[in-house]
Amino acid sequence: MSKKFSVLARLKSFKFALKGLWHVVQHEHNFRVHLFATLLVLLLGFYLNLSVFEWLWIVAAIAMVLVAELFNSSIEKLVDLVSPDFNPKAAIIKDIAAAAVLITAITAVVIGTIIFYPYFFNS
Ligand SMILES: Nc1ncnc2c1ncn2[C@@H]1O[C@H](COP(=O)(O)OP(=O)(O)OP(=O)(O)O)[C@@H](O)[C@H]1O
Repeated sequence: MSKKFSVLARLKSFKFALKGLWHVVQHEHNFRVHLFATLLVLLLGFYLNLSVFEWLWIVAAIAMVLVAELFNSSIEKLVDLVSPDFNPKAAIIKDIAAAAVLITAITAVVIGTIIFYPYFFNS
């Protein structure tokens, strides 16, 4: 039987999610780099007064990279738990997760270039 809905339990889930986020902020250097890049992009966006449409793309790109980084960190932790010793399968699992982050980061750079380029190089 399914459990009864509880607002308190939902709030607890939210607290756990924030705890996970804070852990990654504290311990994952790559995540901090992405957060710093996010801050710069947001500041530039406000400075250039982007349109709503442009903001939608920027926000989606930022979320895509941060979410990929969170999944990557989570997969790394899981691999370290189940395979603390060297294992070629562990290596490829981590490499694939890292590749996912790379793809999202490249896509975000492309989106950012398409949006910001005209503000700097079109007359
Ligand atoms: N248990 C393991 N067995 C085999 N290879 C591993 C293992 N753990 C990590 N590696 C290899 O080392 C790479 C980096 O692993 P690590 O867990 O340090 O990732 P990382 O956290 O991305 O590094 P960073 O600390 O810079 O974020 C992996 O992509 C993988 O190729």
